[in-house]
Amino acid sequence: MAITATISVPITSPTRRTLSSVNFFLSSSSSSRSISATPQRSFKYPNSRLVASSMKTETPVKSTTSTSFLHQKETGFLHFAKYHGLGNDFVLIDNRDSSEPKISSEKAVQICDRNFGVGADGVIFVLPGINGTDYTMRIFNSDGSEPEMCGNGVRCFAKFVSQLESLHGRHSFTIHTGAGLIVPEVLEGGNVRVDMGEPILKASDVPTKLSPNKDQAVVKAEIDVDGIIWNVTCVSMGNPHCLTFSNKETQNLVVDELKLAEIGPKFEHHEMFPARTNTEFVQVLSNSHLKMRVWERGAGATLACGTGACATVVAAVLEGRAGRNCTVDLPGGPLQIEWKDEDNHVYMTGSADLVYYGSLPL
Ligand SMILES: N[C@@H](CCC[C@H](N)C(=O)O)C(=O)O
Repeated sequence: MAITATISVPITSPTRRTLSSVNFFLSSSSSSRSISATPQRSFKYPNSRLVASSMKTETPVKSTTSTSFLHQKETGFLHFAKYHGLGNDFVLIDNRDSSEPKISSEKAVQICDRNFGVGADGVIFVLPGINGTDYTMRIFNSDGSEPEMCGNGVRCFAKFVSQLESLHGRHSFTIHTGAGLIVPEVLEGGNVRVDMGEPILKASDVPTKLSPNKDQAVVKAEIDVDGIIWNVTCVSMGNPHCLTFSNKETQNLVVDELKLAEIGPKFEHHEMFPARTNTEFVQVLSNSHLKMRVWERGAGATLACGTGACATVVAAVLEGRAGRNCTVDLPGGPLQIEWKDEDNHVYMTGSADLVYYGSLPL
């Protein structure tokens, strides 16, 4: 199905401007061009993941800068912002006026199509908060399935909300997700630090059918994937992750050598993962430096995965391969991940950037 889009591209400045119906422009220059570019829900909200915010918040500064594009209400169009977190890209929709997503999962699949749509790894909705939170986040993967959480997506969500609410300086808010309460903090300079809550290790909650150890966790367990025995650790950050550092043939994976598109889907749909799984292939560079490639449930090979990077550090600690504070290099760039001993929470810090604003006919 054809989708016509109107987009507005900020290059060096996030200044918003109103668009005409067919033109988009580069906000850092006077150039102007026209373009024409031609989803199941089954999660619960485990209370165990409701976390208390421990973050200090400075009073955010409200800007008087025009946000006219973001506040466009022209009917018949879906106004959106395209963001990415290290190349993991999303269409963000201001859905604060309704508790149901403005578009269906089927429409999200069309929008995510990289040839016939906008092109994205997922569509994210900023909904009114529930259970006392400031906002609710929901997301459709590019295949239309609805995951519980998205780490890169929540950083993009935080930056988008900052723009919608014209907030500047250091600030923080609370977000209700399918993985419980998530607390991002936008830092001076624009990076976002997120309290991702506690990892879930109990096998039946990940969920995985692999045999757990005496602590109910799956750590360095063996799994046969298409005739190769892999050693895996399973972690949920609200969504399921299977982490591997080695297989019977290779004790330390060299992740650039992997045929991700061949092996990724075999993990994703393996019978040991009843809710499918995200899979992270990890190479240890040092005690505080890991390199990871990901095959995402519902989205395939992506350039980065925030929940995956968090799960990677948890698995590395559980397997005794790295310390609790690591840089995780992803194809799209690095994330700083800390699994804190004090509160058992995982903290993720990284970038999130606006690419452009756009409008689609509904
Ligand atoms: N890219 C995301 C994870 C998105 C959800 C995932 N595909 C799933 O189905 O669990 C991240 O940055 O965490």
